This record gives sequence, C-alpha cells and structure tokens, in this order.
Amino acid sequence: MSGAPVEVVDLRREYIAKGRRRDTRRVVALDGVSLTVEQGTVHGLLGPNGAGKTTLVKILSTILLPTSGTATVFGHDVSTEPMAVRRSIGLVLGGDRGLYGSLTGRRNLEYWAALYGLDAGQGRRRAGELLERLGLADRADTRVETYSRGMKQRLHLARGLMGDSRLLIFDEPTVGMDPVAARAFRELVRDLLADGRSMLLTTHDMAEAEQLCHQVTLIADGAVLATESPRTLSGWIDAYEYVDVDQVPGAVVDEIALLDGVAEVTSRPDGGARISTVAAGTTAVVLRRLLDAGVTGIRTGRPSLDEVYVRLIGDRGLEVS
Ligand SMILES: Nc1ncnc2c1ncn2[C@@H]1O[C@H](COP(=O)(O)OP(=O)(O)OP(=O)(O)O)[C@@H](O)[C@H]1O
Repeated sequence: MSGAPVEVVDLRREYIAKGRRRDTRRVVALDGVSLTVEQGTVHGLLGPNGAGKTTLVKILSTILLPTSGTATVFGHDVSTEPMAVRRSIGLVLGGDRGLYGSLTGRRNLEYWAALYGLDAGQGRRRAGELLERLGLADRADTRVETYSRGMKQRLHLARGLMGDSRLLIFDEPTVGMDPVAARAFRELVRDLLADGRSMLLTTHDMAEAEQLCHQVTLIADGAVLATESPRTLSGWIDAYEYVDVDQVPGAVVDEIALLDGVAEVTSRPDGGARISTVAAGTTAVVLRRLLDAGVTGIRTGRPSLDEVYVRLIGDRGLEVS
C-alpha cells in the first residue's frame, strides 16, 4: 500500500491523570491535529514543553493509541496495522531510554540489528558502518554507561538507522550534542534525504528547524497553529521584541500603548514597564518616544520562543483549549 510518509487527520489523544486523592483528571494532549509529511522531505514539529510533540511521536511509532482520528504511515494505519508501520519507521528517542549501559556501543547496535531481522553478518557490517559514520568508531568497544550525553545521542541515531527505514522519526535529535556533533547530524540528514528518506523531527529550536526542515508545524497546547516553511515562521517570530524601562510616567505609557505595532504594555509595581512590540520597526518608534520623554534605563530584547507562541496564539485569534 502506498501513501504519504505520514498522514494525520483530526487526531485526538487524552490521558487520564491521577490526582493526589485518587481523583482523576482528563488531560487533552492532542486536540484535532492534522498534518502531512511529504515524501522526501524533513518535517519539523516545533512547540513549547507540553505541546503534545512526544505524544504525536509515540502514536506514529505505535507506542500509544489515539483516542480518535487517524494516523497513517505510508498508508498503514497505526491502530490497525502496527506491524507494517513499525517496519517502515526508524525511531530515534533521546536520553538514556532504550540503551543498554553495561553493553558496548557495538553490542547495542548488533542487538538491535537482530531485532530488525538482520542476520549476524549483516548486523556486524551495518553496526560497523554506522559507528564509523557517526564518529563513534574509537569508542565502539567501551561500555555505553561511560558515554557522554552527545555520544549516547549519536548511538540513538545509529539505532534508528539500523533498519534502513523509509521514514525516520527523531525526538529532539540534537539535545546534548556539541556544535560539531550537531553539524554532523545536519550533514547526515542531508545524506538521508539524498537517499530518498523522509523525516519527522521534534524540536524546541527555531534555528535548527530553519536549517533542517522543508515544512514546520507549530504546535501548542495540543493544537496546530500553522504549518509553514521555516522561513515564514521565523519571520513571524523575529517580529516580536520588547523594551524594558526602569521608570516611566503613566501618561507616556498610555500614549505608547496606542501606537500601531505595540502588542501589550505591562506596568510593574516599582514604576517600570515592559512594552511588547510585534511589527518590524515599532521598537525604534517606541525608543524615540521614550528618549523624547526623557526616560532612561532602557533595555531591548527578544521574548523566548515560548512567550512568542503565546502571542502568536492570541494575535492570530487561534482558539487553543
Ligand atoms: N502519561 C501521561 N499522563 C498524563 N498526562 C500526560 C502523560 N504524558 C503526557 N501528558 C500530558 O500531555 C501533554 C502533552 O505532553 P507531551 O509530552 O506530548 O508534550 P511535548 O510537546 O512532547 O513536551 P516536551 O517538549 O516537554 O517533551 C502535557 O500536558 C503532558 O503533561
């Protein structure tokens, strides 16, 4: 059966969370998510902590079932054809999950090769190639518990590539990597693309998404805000700035709050304020007004990505429950 590498339609996933006094609470981790990963592309899932990224990855890798909606991998439904889905994907999780610390890197890979159905000779060959490819050859025969975080991350990558899968799913692939390893990862992604593979990766990092992805789905509170090219998204994000002032007269604040491109002014009890701007060029106008009014103690900056998400949700009138 053929189909896009990933097709998700109106996907919902709820968790029943247990409270302290045996009461239960329903947590909606995904709420009507739809997205498509096109053949031969890298698709990013970008969102703050708790957005639902890992839940989506787990559903696509058949670790979790959806509450409702559908998800298919190359046309195979994750709920009804999990074995076919598993054969098509290579999953790369981060951290210590799934690594055997008391075994060497090479033994870990050979073990997974057997799970992927490779015979011993093929497994040894493939493990050797991947250890070389990922810069782990000189530590291949030492125990994984002695590896740094970045080395473990590279071993995870090797594991995901053991099965020769057409779709690779990476959960926060470069967390813990040093810049050299992160660059090697980007090169690896390019090689995999040239090889005709498709990829889905989760990240908190807009710069990484920009360098790697063809399309990025911005997700917050379990809902899709937008699927765009990374260039468009970073344009939206770059438009957000803020100006912090130590002391500012109320009349000046009121005037600035009415300017086009000023999203919000929050006054602090100590007489200071944060002026949040959203349109390119607005910060310069705000600074001029402040200087004209004789205000000193001014600092400008950019909000964190998480703060930008909150603003994007508000500014674009998106209802996220
Ligand atoms: N097993 C669980 N039981 C209850 N709630 C859960 C469970 N797993 C996740 N959640 C909740 O579901 C929501 C989505 O979590 P998820 O881990 O998918 O987000 P995420 O985007 O991957 O976040 P992070 O970047 O922190 O990993 C969060 O509110 C989280 O607290």
